[in-house]
Amino acid sequence: MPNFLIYKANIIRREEFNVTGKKTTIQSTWKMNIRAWKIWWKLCPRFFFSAGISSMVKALTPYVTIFLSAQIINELSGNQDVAVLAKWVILTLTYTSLCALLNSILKHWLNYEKSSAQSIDRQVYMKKMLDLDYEDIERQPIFDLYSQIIQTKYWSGWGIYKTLLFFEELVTAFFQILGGISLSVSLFAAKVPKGSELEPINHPLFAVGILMLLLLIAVLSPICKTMGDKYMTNYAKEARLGNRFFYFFGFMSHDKKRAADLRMYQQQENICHPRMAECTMFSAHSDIAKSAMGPMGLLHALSQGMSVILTGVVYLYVCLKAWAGAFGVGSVTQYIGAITQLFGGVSAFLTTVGAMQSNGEFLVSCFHFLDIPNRMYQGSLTTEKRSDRQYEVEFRDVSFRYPDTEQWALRHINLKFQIGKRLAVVGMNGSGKTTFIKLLCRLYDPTEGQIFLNEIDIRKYKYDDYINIFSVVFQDFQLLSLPLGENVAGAARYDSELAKSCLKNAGFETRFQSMPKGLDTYLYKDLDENGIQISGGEAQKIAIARALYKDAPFIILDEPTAALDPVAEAEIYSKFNDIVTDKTTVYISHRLSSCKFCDEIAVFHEGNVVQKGTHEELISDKTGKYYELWNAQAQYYNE
Ligand SMILES: Nc1ncnc2c1ncn2[C@@H]1O[C@H](COP(=O)(O)OP(=O)(O)OP(=O)(O)O)[C@@H](O)[C@H]1O
Repeated sequence: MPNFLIYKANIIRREEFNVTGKKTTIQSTWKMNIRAWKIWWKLCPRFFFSAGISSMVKALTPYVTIFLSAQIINELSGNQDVAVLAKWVILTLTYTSLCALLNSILKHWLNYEKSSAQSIDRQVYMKKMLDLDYEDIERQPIFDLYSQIIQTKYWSGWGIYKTLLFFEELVTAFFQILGGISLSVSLFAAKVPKGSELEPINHPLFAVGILMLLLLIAVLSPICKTMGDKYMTNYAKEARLGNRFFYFFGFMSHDKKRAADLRMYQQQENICHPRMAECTMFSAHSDIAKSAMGPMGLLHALSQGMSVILTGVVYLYVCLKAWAGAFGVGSVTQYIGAITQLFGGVSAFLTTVGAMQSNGEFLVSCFHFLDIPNRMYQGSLTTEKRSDRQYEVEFRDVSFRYPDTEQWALRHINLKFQIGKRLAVVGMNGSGKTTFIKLLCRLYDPTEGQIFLNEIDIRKYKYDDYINIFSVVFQDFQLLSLPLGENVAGAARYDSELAKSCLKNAGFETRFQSMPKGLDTYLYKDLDENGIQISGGEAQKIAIARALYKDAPFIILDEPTAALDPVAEAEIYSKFNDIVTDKTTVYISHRLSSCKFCDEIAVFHEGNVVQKGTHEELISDKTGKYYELWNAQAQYYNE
């Protein structure tokens, strides 16, 4: 099987979790639209006023023009009274200019509200992402669902935002129908004079027949359009794969981090081009292109054709009545205009209802995502604010499995942190060290067992309160493309002196002195062309400074010196006591010699804590894991 197909198969298997494609009933579609409108009403109520007013004015404007034009023609073909004619002409001109002005003001207002709503739309998802439990962010089905929502939004505009456009379209159609009815009712009441050879068309059944015919055409046209659009909607699922594919391979060359690999391994030529060539999803031979040339194009053409037929029937009926003497020539303009608008409104209404039905599938995904519950228990206790930093944390028989996995990452961990002491966590790759830290910081809850803070289960504390007692430097920490000071403080306003002293303690002083703008220097160039590029080690020092600035009772450093040069590393160790002061410290490192100064060392192996003690105690056990690791490293350094 070609590689590309394997990739496709993987994605499709993941679609088991995909809710797109689930059939929605008319009732459930309306319920979802109403729910979406309620959300929008809370977020941007002004949109509804602007859409309501501008749609009404936009829909009714043509009718008044139709009515006024009819009066002018009637006068021209009738009495030809100059004063009356002048009155209608002036009224028409004044009305047309005022309407043009009003419509343009209202359109401007509506566009403004629409663009505000568009940015709010993004914020709704952003807020949900931030509110999700951490473990859910890492879950592939949830990531798939989210990326599908975003891609569909950009691919075809479907989703929650679309419901606002439906509201606008429905209001427009409603007033269009209302205006049409009021101007065309008299058409059906107007009688052909007795004795005319066309007198049979006065029969009420004839009017009913014409009405039915017009209604049928007005209904068929949107049905054809909706059926045609369905091809596009169905293709959205496949397009999701195509979009991911194009985004990944198409934008690889835009990624600065990949620039070196791309060149060294000629990835653009060897990987991107062949992959892109394999993907025919958006080419002229794609399914969507074929259906555009075939059934989709045919259905859209039929829909257009129906509109033409509708206009033809209207002309025929109105002209027949006028020819037989039922009304004057001015009324011909009025009736043709009004009826065409009226049934245009009916078609527009049904087209919108059809589009709402198609959008229903995507709303299911949107609400499915927005309704993901927070399963992590949120306690209500506040953590004591203790100046003596007497926070005692204990793991009691804690075991943990990552969501959707069978393998235990941690098993039966019993560990008590001694207040103000330094605990080193060592072990081979994959032994569970980072997982242990993630549980400590409550990014995950234990699958079994409990973690206690001052003898109370950590789940009973308010989440934000609890995580505030930790300063962490994760292995994969991220800095922001913002000024250095803001990065250290994690806030836009901060104590400059404290930020400088933290940078100094983290070994960043020499580099800091070479920065003319000091704390105001932007990191990286994403937001400021004068931003500085920093090395991996420099970034690590800034991340340590950030942890120090937070000044939490616990400081956790996951491989804190991995990217530091020997001088910087020695500098950090020499003043480690000054850096961590009386904080309880957890220190993860692969470099065992750097753990010697810790009060206790916990050795992790295959998810278990297999040894605990000081360096001297552990090294004296020649059968232990620590001795084995120490020797392996010492041997390596001695060679
Ligand atoms: N998000 C995750 N989902 C599923 N399994 C995971 C996840 N993160 C880690 N694991 C698995 O859990 C185990 C422990 O990983 P962990 O990252 O805690 O190890 P570690 O000791 O910190 O390793 P290293 O020294 O390489 O950083 C590993 O088998 C890893 O594959």
